[in-house]
Amino acid sequence: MNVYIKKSKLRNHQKVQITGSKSESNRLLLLQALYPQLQIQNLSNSDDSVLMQKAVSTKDKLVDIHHAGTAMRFLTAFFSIQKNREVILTGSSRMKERPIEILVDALNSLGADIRYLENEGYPPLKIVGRDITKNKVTLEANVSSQYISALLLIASKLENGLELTLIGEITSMPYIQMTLSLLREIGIETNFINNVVSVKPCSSTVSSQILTVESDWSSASYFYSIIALSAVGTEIIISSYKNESLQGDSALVSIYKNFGVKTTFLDNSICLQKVETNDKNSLKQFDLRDAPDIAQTIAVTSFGLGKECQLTGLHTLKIKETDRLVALKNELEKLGAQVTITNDSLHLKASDNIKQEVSISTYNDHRMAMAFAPLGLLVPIEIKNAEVVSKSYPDFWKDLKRIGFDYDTIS
Ligand SMILES: O=C(O)C1=C[C@@H](OP(=O)(O)O)[C@@H](O)[C@H](O)C1
Ligand SMILES: C=C(OP(=O)(O)O)C(=O)O
Repeated sequence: MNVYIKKSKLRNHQKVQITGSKSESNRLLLLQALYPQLQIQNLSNSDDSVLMQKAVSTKDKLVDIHHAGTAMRFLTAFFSIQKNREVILTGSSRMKERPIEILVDALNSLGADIRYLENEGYPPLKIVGRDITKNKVTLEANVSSQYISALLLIASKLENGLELTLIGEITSMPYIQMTLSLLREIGIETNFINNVVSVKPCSSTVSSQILTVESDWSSASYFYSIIALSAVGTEIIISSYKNESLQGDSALVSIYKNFGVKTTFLDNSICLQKVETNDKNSLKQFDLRDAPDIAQTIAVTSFGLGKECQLTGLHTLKIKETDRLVALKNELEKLGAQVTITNDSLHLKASDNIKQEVSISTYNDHRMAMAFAPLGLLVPIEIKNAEVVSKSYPDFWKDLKRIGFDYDTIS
């Protein structure tokens, strides 16, 4: 399905309800599988969370998690401690290109039994569940924080807990903090001192409790972009958000001040309002090592506003749903932008012109579709394979229509 967005105008004062954070949901689903007395509210309706939920409850031998990277990494750890069970864990063709060696090496060195079925270092995996009694491992922390979160999530179920020594510069740190915060919230003891993270064993039970997932800040980014590209005075309310978030992507609040978006925290929602900015300096510079998932949104917002932008800390982007650096460069250039990329950065020159009626390829990447859609406020634009959004935000197109986007779907 392609979506052809006619030049649209936002209806003012609309409200949008976004479901729970995919990252928090996937962590809590794993913890709930380990501690069934936990109950979860405002779970994400994303494909990735639906797949995660099925995977932790299935008795099947073959588990296919499609494009869900977080689920792939978390489930590798989860199945490695399911005693007397053998699982083949696989995913989409892109998943078979997303590295997992650091996690597999760490688990195997602790005593797990995980083998590669195709290419060394990549899914699919054959996992034979076992008791793990060793509790110390060192691993590289500069490739993906998901490996670290995966280990931390099962750690309390290991006989002797776990002590991870992290080497190299830690990437996507807020996601590790999110994992530790959720563990602490359910009563598990954790420590993070210098580069050593540890979790105490808690094999029996945690108290029964209801955990409410905050809505997804990465999904909120597309509304930040929409407001940034709208006229002064335009506002939208999105729920359910709180000031003290576990999600690193809540950095949007400060980042988008630079684009004239003011955030006001209401009871359980946020009001985004476009305000006048007095910035003479067009260059926008952000280090996104802590918030890689909002890089595409920010690059497209800068382009839409005709601002020069320099994004750094993007070294993880090339191993996500697609090589997001290359995808961004290709598609922004189709629209007339001038973009330079390195292994970990993107530079966009300021430009006044946006080409009309361009067809944007999405590379099986939900965030490509959602990041480019807000440009429909400025020019007619087509988003190819628009159904990809369901990986994290199945209601995205429906919500856009509600707030005033005018589009046709072409199957
Ligand atoms: O732990 C998580 O929930 C995630 C961690 C990040 O991955 P990396 O640590 O690989 O950057 C992020 O990009 C991903 O969307 C979700
Ligand atoms: C990178 C992402 O997800 P994952 O790694 O879980 O596939 C994402 O949602 O942007």
